[in-house]
Amino acid sequence: KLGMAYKKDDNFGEWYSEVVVNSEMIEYYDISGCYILRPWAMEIWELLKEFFDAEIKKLKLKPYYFPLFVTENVLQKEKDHIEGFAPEVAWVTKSGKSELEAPIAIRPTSETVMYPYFSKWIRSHRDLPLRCNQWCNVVRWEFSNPTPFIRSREFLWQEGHTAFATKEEADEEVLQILELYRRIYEEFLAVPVSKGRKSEMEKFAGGLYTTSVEAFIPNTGRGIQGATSHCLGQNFAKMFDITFENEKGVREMVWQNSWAYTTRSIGVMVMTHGDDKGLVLPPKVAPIQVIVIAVPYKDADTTAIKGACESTVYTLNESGIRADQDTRENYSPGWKYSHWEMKGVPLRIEIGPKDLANKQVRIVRRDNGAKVDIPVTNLVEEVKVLLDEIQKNLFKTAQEKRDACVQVIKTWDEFTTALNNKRLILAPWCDEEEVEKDVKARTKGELGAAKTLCTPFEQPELPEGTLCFASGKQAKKWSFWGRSY
Ligand SMILES: O=C1CCCN[C@@H]1CCCn1cnc2cc(F)c(F)cc2c1=O
Ligand SMILES: [Mg+2]
Repeated sequence: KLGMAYKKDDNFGEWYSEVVVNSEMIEYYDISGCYILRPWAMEIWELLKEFFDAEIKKLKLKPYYFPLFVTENVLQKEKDHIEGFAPEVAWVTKSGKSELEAPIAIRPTSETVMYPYFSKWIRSHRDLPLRCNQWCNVVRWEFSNPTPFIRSREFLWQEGHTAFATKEEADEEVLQILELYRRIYEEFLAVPVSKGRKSEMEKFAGGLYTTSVEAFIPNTGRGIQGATSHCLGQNFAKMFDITFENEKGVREMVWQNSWAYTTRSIGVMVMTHGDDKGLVLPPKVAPIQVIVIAVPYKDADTTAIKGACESTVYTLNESGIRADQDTRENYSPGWKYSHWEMKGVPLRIEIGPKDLANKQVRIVRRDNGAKVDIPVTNLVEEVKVLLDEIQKNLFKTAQEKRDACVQVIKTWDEFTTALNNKRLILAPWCDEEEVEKDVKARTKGELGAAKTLCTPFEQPELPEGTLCFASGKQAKKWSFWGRSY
């Protein structure tokens, strides 16, 4: 399929669905909210996993795999963490024709699967810290509009679950992991995010506090949670009796964290960088960074051109660049240009008779369309420079666009105007949950209510006497507000 039927700025939802399909990342599936992840998506997931897994191994995380299934009574062990989520839980009730004695839940997250065993494995301070990570799928039978990568009933993630003897150790790890999530978004996906703390209302109810990296989609004016790192305090230790004998022989409860990022991160990247020609991939996560395309000319030496393409691909691969060539005889060069632009490949190399004669190649950038002729002798160096420039350019452009959407407001009228202008709102807030609830109630509508996205760690100056935009009380902090996914 060539060319896009929808334009990003005219019909974002349709544009997005078309991009993920035409770029061969996603195939729609006959169960609503479920999608097939094709190689072009899975290879990106694997590149992110390669980075993150190596980094958490440096933090001494150990790989585990826990069962997909959890019994009803264990899942419901922690009342207030589960009650709001009950409608999302998928249950197995039969095997073959016979009913199961008791329904079994499919994991929506693994606290209740893991923690009875943490209780068994942790006896002494010598068993701490316990650091467990698993890469798996989870199922949440959501009903709000399903969107590939962004909101699906099954998705892939990693979930880290750790236990420490002291709160200080837990607090430190929460931020170490959050920094890794920032790096995934900003250094690999070229997506700017804000690190911050969730409000009491938006945090994980079973935990002590929640931190997150928040992204923003200018086209829809919606914030989106990129990844989350919770300190659970001792809440789950109390519930699941996870205690240890400290050095003085005194029994204490452990301090726990849990943290995750998901395949949603790929969708955020698509939304951020895609354009009306299709996907635009940051080189760091491009499964193919350079695609080489022969431009045969009627009586030119096609064998020599093919040879030049082969050696170009070989030379680039030898230097650690992910290069490939499109040798399909049944497609024209022009068709191939559009196809690989649709797939978002950062660089295209064209080799025709003129290039051969001049011992050069023509390189075309996907991000800005720039064309440049490079001597074959400088090939690897020039390609590396270009890939690095594209990575930086994509991030800078996305950051400027996101920053242009930020609107600082002081009053309710300014807030509602900014909300209707699809802004990312930065507002002084009294940090009272009642007020947060009130804002939600006052902004309800078919586009969804406004909510707090996070209280950024980087706090602008809050002059004495600044009032909360919603309650008029003394403001305590600046928070990001907006509609969200
Ligand atoms: O967000 C994370 C990081 C990785 C481990 N889990 C935490 C908290 C998950 C919060 N959460 C999120 N969604 C849920 C959906 C459910 F159907 C359900 F039964 C439970 C939950 C639920 O606990
Ligand atoms: Mg949810």
